[in-house]
Amino acid sequence: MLQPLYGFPNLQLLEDQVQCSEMAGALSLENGFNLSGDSPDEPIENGTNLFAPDSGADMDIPMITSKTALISPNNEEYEYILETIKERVEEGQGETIYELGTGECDTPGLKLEDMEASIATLKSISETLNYEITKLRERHEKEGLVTEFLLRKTLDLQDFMEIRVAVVGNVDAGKSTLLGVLTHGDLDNGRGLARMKLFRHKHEMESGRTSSVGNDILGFDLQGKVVNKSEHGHLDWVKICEQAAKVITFIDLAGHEKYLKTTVFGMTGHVPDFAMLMIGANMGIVGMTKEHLGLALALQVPVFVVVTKIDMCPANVLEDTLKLLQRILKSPGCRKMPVLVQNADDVVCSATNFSSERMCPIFQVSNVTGQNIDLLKMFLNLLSTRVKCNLGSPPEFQIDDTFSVPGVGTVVSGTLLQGLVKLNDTLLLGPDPLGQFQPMVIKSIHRKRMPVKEVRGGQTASFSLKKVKRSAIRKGMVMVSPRLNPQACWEFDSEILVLHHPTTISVKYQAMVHVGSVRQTATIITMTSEHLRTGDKAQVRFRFIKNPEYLRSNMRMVFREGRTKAIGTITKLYPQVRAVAQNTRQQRAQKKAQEQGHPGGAAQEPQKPSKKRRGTGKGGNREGEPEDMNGSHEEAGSS
Ligand SMILES: Nc1nc2c(ncn2[C@@H]2O[C@H](COP(=O)(O)OP(=O)(O)OP(=O)(O)O)[C@@H](O)[C@H]2O)c(=O)[nH]1
Repeated sequence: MLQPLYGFPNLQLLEDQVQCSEMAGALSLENGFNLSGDSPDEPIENGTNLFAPDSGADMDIPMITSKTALISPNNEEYEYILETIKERVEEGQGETIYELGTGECDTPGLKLEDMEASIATLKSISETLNYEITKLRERHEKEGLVTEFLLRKTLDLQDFMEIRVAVVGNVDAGKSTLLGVLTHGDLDNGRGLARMKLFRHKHEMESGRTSSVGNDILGFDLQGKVVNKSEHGHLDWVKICEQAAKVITFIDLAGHEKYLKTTVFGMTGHVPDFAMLMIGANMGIVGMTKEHLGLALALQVPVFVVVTKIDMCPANVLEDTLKLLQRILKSPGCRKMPVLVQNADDVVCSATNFSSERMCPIFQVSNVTGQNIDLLKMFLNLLSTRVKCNLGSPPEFQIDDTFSVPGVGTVVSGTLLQGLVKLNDTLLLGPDPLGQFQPMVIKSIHRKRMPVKEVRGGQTASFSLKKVKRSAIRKGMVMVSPRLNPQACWEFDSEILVLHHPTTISVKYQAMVHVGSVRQTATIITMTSEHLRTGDKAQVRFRFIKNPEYLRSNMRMVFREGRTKAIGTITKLYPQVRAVAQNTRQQRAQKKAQEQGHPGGAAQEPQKPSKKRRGTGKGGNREGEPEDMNGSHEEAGSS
C-alpha cells in the first residue's frame, strides 16, 4: 500500500491543487529509429515540382496545417510557411521542433518522395532564415513516413538560449557526481572522483567572481553537441557561452533535510524551468526524495527523474525502485505519466511532450560506466524554456543573490521575469525597509560571467550597481521598470491548502513564506476558517514581520515551519507605502498645504510617514485600507 503522506506535502492532497494540463494525444514510445543527429542523407534539389502550383495554390488561405503543405508550396504558401516557422522559432526563443508528415486532420505519414520534397522545402526555409536544421527521428506510420527536425536559430556570439534545471534528491543520490560527469565529460570511479572535480570548480568559483546564479553549466552548440571542455579540471564559462546555442544551468540544491529552507528557496527564487529528481537505484525512494518531488509538484515545476548507480545495483533492487517510483508518480496525488526512457526515440518523444506537466520521463544512468548518459544529454539539449520573454512588457528583475566584487562593487544576480534590459537603462531597486524604491542605472550586465549588452525575459543575469552597499540589498528585492510604479506590501491574501500540520493553525500563527525570491516570516492575521488542519483550504491574510515586499498576484507560495507545510496562490495585494522615494519641492509644498488644512491635490497622494508615526507603529494603514492611504505601522516591524 502506498502511504498517502509523503514528507513535504501530502501528495494525496495535492490532487486538488495541481492542475495538470492534458497531454496532446496518447504517448506511444515504441522503439523507433536511430537518432542520427545528422541532416537527412540526400539533399533534395529545389526545383522540379517544389514550387509548382498544386490544388491548394488557388486557395486564399494556404493549407499549411495539412501534412502535404510542404511538398510543393507556391510562392505565397512558401512565404506563409516561412513566416509561421519564424514565429514558432521566435516563440521558442530560438528553436522549434518541426514535424513533417502529420497534419491537423490527416492520417499521419508521407510517401518517400513526398517526404523528400517536404524536407527540401524545410531546408530551403531554414537556409533563408539562417537556421541550423538537425534531423531528430523518423518513424513509419500507416500512410508512410513522419520525420522530426530541430530548427535552431544562429545567435550572436554573446547570445544563447537558457534553461534552468533544479537538481534535487536525497543525500548520496549522486547529484554532484552526475553534474561533474555531465559538465566535465569524465566518468566517475564510484568513489567520488567526478564529484571532487566539481568541488574544486566550485571552490574556484567562490574565490573568483561568483556573480552567477547557477552552480554548473552545460552548453550545446547548434547541432546539439556538448561544448564544455574542461582544461585541467577547470571550465571556462565565457568560452562555453560563446560556443553554445543553448546553456543548461543546473541549480544544485542540497539533499539534506537541514538545508530544506535553501532547497525551497532554490525552487521558488531561481525560477527553474524543470526539476531533475535524482534517486540512487540501490537506496531507492528514501529520505527527502518524496519531499522534493512534492515541492516541485506544489510549485508546478515539471519533473524528470534520473535513477543513478545502475552499475552497482542488483537487477531486482532496481526493478523494485522503478516500480515504486512509477506507483508514486501515478498515484492520485501526483497524477504523472511515468515514461521509462530507453532509447533516442523515447528521448525525442519525452522532450517534445515534456512541457506538459503531466509527463515524467525517467532515465536510468551510471556515472561510472556512462550508460545512458548520452540519452540524458540529448534530452537536456531538447528542453525548451517555460518562461515567456514578453519583450514588450516593462522589465521585472527578481534578485536572488548579492555579491561584493573587488574592483566592481555591489553585484546583484537574479532572473529577468519579463521585458528587456539594456546597458544604461534605469530601473527601480527596492523595496527598502520603508517600502521605497531607488532609481539605479545598469552599468554592466553579465550572463554566466560573460559581459553582454542586454538581457531578455526568462534569462538570468548579474548587474553591477554603483553607489549601493551590498548590505542595503536583500534577496527578494526587485529591480523593475519605473513604468510599473512598483508598490511594496506588508500584507497579502492567499488561498492556501494545508498539506501538513500536527495540530491546528489559528490566527497569529507564524511561519516562513517563500514566494519568488522572497523568504520571510509572516503572521496569519485573518482567515476564513477559525482553525485549519491538514487538508483544509482557506483564504488567509498574511503580514510580513520584518520588511515589506514586492509581490504579484497569482504567484505560487510555500508556507512552512518545521513539519508544517502549506501551499497557496496569492490572490490580493495590499500595497501600503509610496513606492518611489521622492521628496520633490512640489510634494513638500503639497504636504505643507495639507498640514495647514489645505488638502488641494495632495489629499490623494500617498505620503511618507512622519518620523514620529514611523517610530510608534500606530495609526497607520490597516488591513483593507486603500493604496493611497499612508502606512506607518509596518515600519515598526522593520525597525
Ligand atoms: N557506482 C556508482 N557510484 C556512484 C554513481 N553516482 C555516484 N556514485 C558515488 O556515490 C557517492 C555519492 O555521490 P554524490 O554525487 O556525492 O551524491 P550527492 O547526491 O551529491 O550527495 P549530497 O551532495 O551529499 O547531497 C560518491 O562516492 C560517488 O562516487 C554511479 O552511477 N555508480
